Amino acid sequence: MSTSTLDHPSDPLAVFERADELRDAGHEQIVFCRDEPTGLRAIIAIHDTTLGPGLGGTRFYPYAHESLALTDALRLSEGMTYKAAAAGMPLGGAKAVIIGDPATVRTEALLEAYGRFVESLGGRYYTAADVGTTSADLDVIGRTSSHVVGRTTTAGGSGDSGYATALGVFSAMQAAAAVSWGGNGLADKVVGVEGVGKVGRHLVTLLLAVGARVVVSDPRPSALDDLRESASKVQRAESVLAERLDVYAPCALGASLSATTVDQLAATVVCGAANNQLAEASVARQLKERSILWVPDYMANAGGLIQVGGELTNERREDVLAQVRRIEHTVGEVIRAALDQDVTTSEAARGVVDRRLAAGRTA
Ligand SMILES: NC(=O)c1ccc[n+]([C@@H]2O[C@H](COP(=O)([O-])OP(=O)(O)OC[C@H]3O[C@@H](n4cnc5c(N)ncnc54)[C@H](O)[C@@H]3O)[C@@H](O)[C@H]2O)c1
Repeated sequence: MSTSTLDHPSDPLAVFERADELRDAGHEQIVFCRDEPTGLRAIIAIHDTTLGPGLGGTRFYPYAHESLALTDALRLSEGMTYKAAAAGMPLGGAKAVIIGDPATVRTEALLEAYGRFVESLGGRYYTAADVGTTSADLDVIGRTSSHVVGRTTTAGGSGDSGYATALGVFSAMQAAAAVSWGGNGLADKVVGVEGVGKVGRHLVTLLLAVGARVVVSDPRPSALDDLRESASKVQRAESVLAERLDVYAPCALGASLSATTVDQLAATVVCGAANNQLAEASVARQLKERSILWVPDYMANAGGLIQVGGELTNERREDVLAQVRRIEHTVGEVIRAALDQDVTTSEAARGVVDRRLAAGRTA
């Protein structure tokens, strides 16, 4: 008899073997969603709703197996709790993943079925866009759920959050630059932007406007075309990580900061949009030991959350962008706390988050 579906790791989910991990992650609720007619398989992870309803995007991704999808949902939803708390938003942390390649399995029926699961949570979870989903997908999900933000502006949403996220990263980078180089900030500094997609391309424009020298890398053949008039003003590299930089801005996928890459990194500041930039938590200490100032990802990239969260309270666009710019102040405080207390920026940021969550629990 074959035991391939019983023995970990060949068991694709092995959820009982992961019971300790699930308990340690401290999630409030994990929902496994399956809809046979449409082939939907999704996981919604609600991490913490102390400060408000859980809000986080839906990632649509061809995970090699379901266990990886669960790991992603757990990590990303926990990160959303920290992001909302650090940004001072009245929101909790949650995230969802749909398993499959959106290019081949995305149908309107599947998205509508997913929306019914979101709706069944009664507002404990609000969804938004993430890797593999767009505002147009959210319009479809919005047919079966009212707990959707980030729909197209035509459908009444605030649309793509790439610019707000880039403005937040830029504001965070200015705070780090002020500490590192004083008055002139980012002028004449070499900034390596890894990934010029929906966020990176706006970040490039903001950087060029303050006189930074920008190097970009992106394996996508049309990436430079997307930069439009900025394209002629940037230098292209195979990998910005291998360049001599003042600032490294990871704006592609997570986990680009590992023991190996940090060992070789030639930069004074790291500040970018990618979620979960540290391959392991210990890398935060390694960055500090190498005197590289790392802006915690969930602080730098909160602009998108501020935009879509603002839909729930009907914020005006200018007020949303003003709040995004305040990331500069929050990040500056965390950097100064880290320096004063001789701790990593990761530890200093966690201090802010833990204090806000503790205050929420006693309120
Ligand atoms: N869009 C938002 O509002 C938002 C908010 C918070 C966090 N983020 C995070 O920021 C990152 C970028 O988001 P996005 O919306 O711009 O995504 P995107 O998919 O539009 O762009 C990512 C870009 O990175 C490129 N890329 C992939 N692998 C690369 C590599 N190894 N080196 C260089 N480039 C590479 C891709 O070709 C693509 O152009 C993601 O990690 C996302 O989770 C985005």
